[in-house]
Amino acid sequence: MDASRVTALHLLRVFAASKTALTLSIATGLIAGVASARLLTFITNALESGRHEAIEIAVIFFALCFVALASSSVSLILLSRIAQENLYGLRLWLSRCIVAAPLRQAQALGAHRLMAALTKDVESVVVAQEVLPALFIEGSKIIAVFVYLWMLSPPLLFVTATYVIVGVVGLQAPQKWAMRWLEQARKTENAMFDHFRAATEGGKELKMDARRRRAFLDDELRETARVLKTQRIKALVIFVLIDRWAETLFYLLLGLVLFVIPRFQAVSSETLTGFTLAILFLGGPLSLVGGGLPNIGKGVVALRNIEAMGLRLTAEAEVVADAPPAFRQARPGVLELEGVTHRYSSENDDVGHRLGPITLRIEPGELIFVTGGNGSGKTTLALLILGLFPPDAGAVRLGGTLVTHDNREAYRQNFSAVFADAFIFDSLLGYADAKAQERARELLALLELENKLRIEDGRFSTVDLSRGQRKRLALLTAYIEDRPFYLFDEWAAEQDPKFRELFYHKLLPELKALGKTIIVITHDDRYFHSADRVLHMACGEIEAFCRSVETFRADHEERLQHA
Ligand SMILES: Nc1ncnc2c1ncn2[C@@H]1O[C@H](COP(=O)(O)OP(=O)(O)OP(=O)(O)O)[C@@H](O)[C@H]1O
Repeated sequence: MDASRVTALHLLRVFAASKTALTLSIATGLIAGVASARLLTFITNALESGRHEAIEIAVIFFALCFVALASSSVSLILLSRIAQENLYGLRLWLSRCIVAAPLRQAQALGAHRLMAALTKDVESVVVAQEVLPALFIEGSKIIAVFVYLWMLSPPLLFVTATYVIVGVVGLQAPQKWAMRWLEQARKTENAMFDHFRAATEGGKELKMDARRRRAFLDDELRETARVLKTQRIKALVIFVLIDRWAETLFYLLLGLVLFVIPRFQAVSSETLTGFTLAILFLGGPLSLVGGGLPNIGKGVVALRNIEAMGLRLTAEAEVVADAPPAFRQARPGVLELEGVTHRYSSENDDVGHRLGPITLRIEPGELIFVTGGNGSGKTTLALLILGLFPPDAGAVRLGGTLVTHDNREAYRQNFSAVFADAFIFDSLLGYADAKAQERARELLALLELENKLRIEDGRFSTVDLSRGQRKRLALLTAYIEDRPFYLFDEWAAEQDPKFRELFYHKLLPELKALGKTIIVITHDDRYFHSADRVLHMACGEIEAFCRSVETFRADHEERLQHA
């Protein structure tokens, strides 16, 4: 579905859910507007009639003040609540879009853009929504004043209304111009977030080399910050000019009513006083509306960006329903890849990298090692096997069932994976039941992590660990999932010899004994003898076996004898 429709539907749902609050807020907002305008007529009448000393006039005046205050407060509070409800939904919706989006799309968008949308854009929408309720009240004041003007003199109102409409329409073009600069600035902000990411993640490298740091700060970051500054200044200058011009138009209107119109049409002095006071009264609401425009502008740009991002993310969003029973396998089935291909294409890379076509059959309970040079496509193959990348062509089958767009999420639930760049959550997330915690504690001991951290209420006491220890913790979480398939991407690369030995000679055989199918991406040729099969990848394809596992076993025997 179109993302803007998704967002619009979401907003409608929010408003529908808070229908009563919204109706009440509109009603109280209108009461506030009318009460304020009534105060104005009251002041005018009291001054004109000279009855301002009468006690009942004072009582009515203060009563009106109270009504205006109470009703505008109720209206503002209700609208603020609806706005916050709306934002709550927007944040959740965007986060869900990001998590549900195909990995390839999320990667193509880049972490910096996603972070910019989640923080910067959502924040801009917050500010705009905070301004909106006030604009609503001021808007109702303006309408009420126009009604009052109509009661005073319809021809004068006609002139005033025409003047205001022409003024507002005339300001549309510069407003669009300002919005274009805001949109440009928003795009530059993505680049700024990328620099912030480099500054935080590349902190060590930048500290180590003054020349690189200077180039980064002076050429890259400063230039982007300068462009951003210029674009925002341009937008804000246009908004200031619009605001000032609107105020000038407003004084010109006063001049028109006071000095020009009476020359052409007879107007009583009471009507002129009433009009003058009403137009002066309009100054407050109009300047508030004008002052709120930049924030509303930024909010609109942010919302458009969120919608566009949602559109890209949800275009191929996967079905994230629970796994259908056919795919909830206790034991692994045969896994088949048939002519599977994948091509990376990125904004900066016209050529892209092509993997496959790959045809591969993995039997239940097999222990397969995948090896090959850097960039040969091992991780890409793993992502295709795990269902994180859909194949561009060819088919993946599990137990004879074809993996499709609709069941890919369910298919993935058969795999436990530890990635080369494993992310460590600070809790057992979803596996915090007593049995899982007990198993986790046993594994902490086996992986020699029990002195480093504890598990309390499903949370790890710390995740500030060395890289090797973090990988062990990732292994622990994968074990707890207890799925029929296991995939390890260069798990042992950061382990000391003792843990490599433990991994290849104890953990993997134990998993195999449990009937699991295991795929291990590895460069550890010392341990190739323990696999059932070794696949060698080169240039995105599985090469014909250069050596059989038997030859690796013979090598191993020989090494043992020499030792
Ligand atoms: N996100 C990406 N966007 C574009 N191209 C990519 C991306 N990730 C990888 N590639 C390209 O795909 C090729 C295969 O990458 P892959 O990560 O699968 O290799 P690998 O065999 O796992 O390498 P290594 O042993 O270094 O981990 C690389 O040459 C790289 O150019």
